[in-house]
Amino acid sequence: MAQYARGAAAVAVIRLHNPPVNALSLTVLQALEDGLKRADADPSVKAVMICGENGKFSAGADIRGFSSPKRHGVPLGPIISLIERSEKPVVAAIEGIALGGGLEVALGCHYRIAHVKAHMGFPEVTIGLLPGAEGTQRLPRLIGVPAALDIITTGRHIPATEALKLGLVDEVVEENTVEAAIRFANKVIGQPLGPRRLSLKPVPKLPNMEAFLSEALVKVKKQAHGCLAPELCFQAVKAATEQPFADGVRKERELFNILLTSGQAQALQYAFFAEREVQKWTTPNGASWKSTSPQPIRKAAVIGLGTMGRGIVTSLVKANIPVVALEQNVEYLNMGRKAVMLLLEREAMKMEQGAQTLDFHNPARLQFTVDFDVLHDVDLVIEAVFENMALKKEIFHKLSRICKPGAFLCTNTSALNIDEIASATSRPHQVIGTHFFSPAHVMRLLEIIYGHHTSPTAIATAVQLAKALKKVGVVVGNCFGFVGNRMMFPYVQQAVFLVEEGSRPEAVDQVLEDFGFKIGPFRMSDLAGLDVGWRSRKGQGLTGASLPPGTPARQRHGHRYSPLPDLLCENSRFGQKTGKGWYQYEKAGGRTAKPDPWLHNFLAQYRDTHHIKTRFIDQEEILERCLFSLINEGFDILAEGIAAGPEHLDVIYINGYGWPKHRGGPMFYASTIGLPRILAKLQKYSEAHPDVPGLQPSAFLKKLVAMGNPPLKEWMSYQSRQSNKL
Ligand SMILES: CCCCCCCC/C=C\C=C\CC(=O)SCCNC(=O)CCNC(=O)[C@H](O)C(C)(C)COP(=O)(O)OP(=O)(O)OC[C@H]1O[C@@H](n2cnc3c(N)ncnc32)[C@H](O)[C@@H]1OP(=O)(O)O
Repeated sequence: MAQYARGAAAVAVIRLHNPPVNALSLTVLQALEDGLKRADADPSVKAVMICGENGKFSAGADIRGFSSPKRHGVPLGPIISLIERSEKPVVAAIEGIALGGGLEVALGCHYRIAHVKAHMGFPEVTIGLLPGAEGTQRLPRLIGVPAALDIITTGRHIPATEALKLGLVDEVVEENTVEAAIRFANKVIGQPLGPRRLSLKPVPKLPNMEAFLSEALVKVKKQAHGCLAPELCFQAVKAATEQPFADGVRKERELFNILLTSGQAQALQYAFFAEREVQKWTTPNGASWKSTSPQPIRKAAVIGLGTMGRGIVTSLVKANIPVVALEQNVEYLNMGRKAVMLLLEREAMKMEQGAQTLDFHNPARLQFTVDFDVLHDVDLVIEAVFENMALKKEIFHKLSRICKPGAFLCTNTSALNIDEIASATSRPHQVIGTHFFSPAHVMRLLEIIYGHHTSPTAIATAVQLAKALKKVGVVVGNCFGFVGNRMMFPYVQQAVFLVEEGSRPEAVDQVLEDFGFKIGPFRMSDLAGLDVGWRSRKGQGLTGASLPPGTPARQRHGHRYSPLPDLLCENSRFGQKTGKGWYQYEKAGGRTAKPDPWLHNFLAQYRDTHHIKTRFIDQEEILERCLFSLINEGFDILAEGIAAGPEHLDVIYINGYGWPKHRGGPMFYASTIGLPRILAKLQKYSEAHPDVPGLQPSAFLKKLVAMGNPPLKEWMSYQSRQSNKL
């Protein structure tokens, strides 16, 4: 709803009220319209002020309404016109946030006053839409085409200070925004409103508008990775430069409707709510976010200053958490310190552009040491040494002796058993896995892994830490590879098998990049380093000296195995770092992947050696074998209770593995394809490759199909808990 009241003197106050973010539901919109009409009809009212309850203007349209069966189009535009046409000045008092439809309401007002800490933006593009209530037509008229295009096509939130510079708001105040807006409204009573009505203003001209727009379109398309909304946002703003306001609005509506009914908008809105859903963590034994409070983290430590440790330290400093960074010797410490300082300097520069500062030269905020005893007073330690169980256990044993009793001990691992690491300590309930993704100061995902003994408080504290680091923390159970990497194994395995059978790395990557992945599996392996997997396979006895003599080259434990990645490593092809891997690069450390004739020859010889008849593999088979095997593993993970729901898997894949967000995550994608089709395809491929367990349909998938392909929201009600795979 919206509350109507009288402010000081002749100003009517309309307060949007719909906790927690004053989303514009139909009820709110109706109340807003009623308030405007009431103010208009009351001769004693000379001006109107619109604000939001609880220090927030509005987060825009109620997103749930877009997927409601009773969707009623876009009723906001006419209300905004009503505001703008008012003969009494209307002032917006923007506190907290004015996003989407909320900002469109503010743009309909004749004046905008913002609190210095407020943020504004058009995030519609991030949920597959465009500002559909005339925002694409008003914003360019107010702040010009380049700034409007940037805000509308990226969805970024801009701070009030930037909004003031752009001319988006008229005044920024440090306190009492609502009172300041009422005072302002009193001052402007009687002033002409024509120049304040944005729909009547021309779009500011650019000397080279056409050239500017063509360049902007190229940039928008490049960043969209197959997502439709950015380009349609662009088209709507372009319409503002070419057509009168009313025609531009018609175009905006037409484009909005295309997006609204697109599968992409549904996927992106699902992803929005999935991200919020996973914050409400639960575990199979009944622990949950509702009944558990996190412990405060006043000081943290990071052990190991390799690539991961450096990123983690940077993240902690950015989150204003004092950090002790520890290395095993002075040489490594100095190297790590130099690298961390470089990262922090870069981050500080970025933050300065947004008028923020980063304090990292103060030893009370960031301390480097080789002395474990310095960790005696930290609240939480993140161990980030390389993936070696013996080394990790040794460190955890030491930590449990040195750290204060309440300290939480986190391990940054991508696959190792949390319970085994915890067994080296005297406090397994305070041990938890925190799987960061590289580069750790950039990637949003934090996989949080609870072990058998991990306490709910440790989970809540890790979730809180993720929030403080501005990451999405997803709580999952303990199994080899956890969720993300476990689903990745069959995907990468299929990619390699496809290359064995006749495809090429660049062909497989192309299909998956066309699907929307930021990077295909082979480019990804080259980036991560082929030696990482090689070391792990040697550790598992799948290759190297511990492989029993006489083991068939392409078989392990009775299942199909491809030695191709091992052979590349034996040829010192570790990927980008050595300048050669599945591709060739301009130099060691180079980034531009080029197909490599050496590799093509090598593959031909390999197939000859192993009597593999090269065959043509079409795009459909590449896509289905890679994606459906990944999804299939996802169903096993759900069946085992490793993740509380499909949303968890989707949030992990979108934020940690470059899955295209406009496809909603692998499990959402599966629901749009239809589970019966996925099952049928897996059955077909597993018949053709009976020695590949990853293609054998999951029992849980079969069950869901037998239950009539229920919607994703209902899947977990069919899950009966099985034991995990550790
Ligand atoms: C029937 C037809 C529909 C009605 C028609 C209306 C008219 C349409 C005309 C114009 C179209 C305009 C397009 C839009 O305005 S689309 C919406 C654009 N806005 C957004 O995308 C903002 C999304 N929200 C956020 O970015 C954040 O939530 C933020 C507001 C910044 C707050 O962040 P934070 O403090 O971290 O809190 P949470 O994200 O956890 O949010 C708290 C809870 O509020 C729910 N929420 C947030 N925004 C919306 C929203 N716009 N609609 C519905 N619900 C929203 C969020 O899910 C959290 O809920 P819960 O606690 O249950 O998890």
